[in-house]
Amino acid sequence: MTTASTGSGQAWQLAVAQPDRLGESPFWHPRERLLYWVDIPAQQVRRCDTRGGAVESWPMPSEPGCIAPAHSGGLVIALRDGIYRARTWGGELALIARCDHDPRTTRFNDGKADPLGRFWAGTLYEPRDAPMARLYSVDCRPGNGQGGRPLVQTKAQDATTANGLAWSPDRKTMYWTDTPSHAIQAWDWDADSNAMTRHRIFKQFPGKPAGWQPGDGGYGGRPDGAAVDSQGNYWCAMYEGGRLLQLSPAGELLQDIAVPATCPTMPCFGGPDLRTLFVTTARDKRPANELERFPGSGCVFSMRVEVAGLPANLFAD
Ligand SMILES: O=C1O[C@H](CS(=O)(=O)O)[C@@H](O)[C@H](O)[C@H]1O
Repeated sequence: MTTASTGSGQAWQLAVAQPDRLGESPFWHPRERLLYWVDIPAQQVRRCDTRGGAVESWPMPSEPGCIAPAHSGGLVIALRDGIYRARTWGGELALIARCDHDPRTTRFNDGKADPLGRFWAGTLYEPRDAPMARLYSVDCRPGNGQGGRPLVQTKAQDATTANGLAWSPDRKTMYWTDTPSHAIQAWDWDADSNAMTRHRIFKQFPGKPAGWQPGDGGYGGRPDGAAVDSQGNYWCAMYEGGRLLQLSPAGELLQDIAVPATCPTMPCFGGPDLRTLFVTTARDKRPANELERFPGSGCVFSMRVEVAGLPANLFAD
């Protein structure tokens, strides 16, 4: 591992030196002790033993927006046109469910399993000129009231770029973001009924200044992927802000950590003690002067943190 300087005294390590075009959806596999993530435009699911192992890449037939580990082994994977199940690494992809989006204009983006094993995936409306993205939950549990057939529900809508999905340790609060709104939303969540109530803005960030260009100062970025630690703090990647924020359950800023890439996309907690924080980043479409300044853009970075994270939830079917 190589230490990457942020100029802020934070000790990031280069956890995976091979850059992604757009890394997303990292999780630490609790049984396999491997880091998994996706490179969306490269249409790859990747995994790696971050103690120096080689990166394994699994080509997908379309863009994988997000993935989660499954209780009975393998993965659930949101591809462009639907949610798929793979029982083994590199194995057959079986369609579980389609949602109601148009895959010509819309792909999946951020998602993960909830604490009871439903898979949640949000979409990204690629023209980015109308609020056509949604958030879905897909329940394939044998006791789902549908005889185990997938129960697909639209849980939020009127968005452009679904992101930031996470649950509090007591399973009573759910977080979600529509990235361009610069707002992190929260709901009271009932795990058993899957009901979301008391919708509120958990944290609002200032928008992008008019005419802002990468390299200009004065912009802190917009909320992207997130993870929650065991004390209920919400860790949020700030896309185009080059930083990762730790917010208390009340929304107070606890830490503002510079990342050695302008576009961090999503953090996750891993390592055997869940005290290593990994973050995926983006390289695609970034200007040359930014890539000169942050040559590791697109790589996965890691740092040790004080408070352990929550383990990845497992998809149940
Ligand atoms: O494609 C993506 O881009 C967005 C950033 S934005 O839509 O340009 O604001 C990022 O948040 C998202 O996670 C990623 O998949």
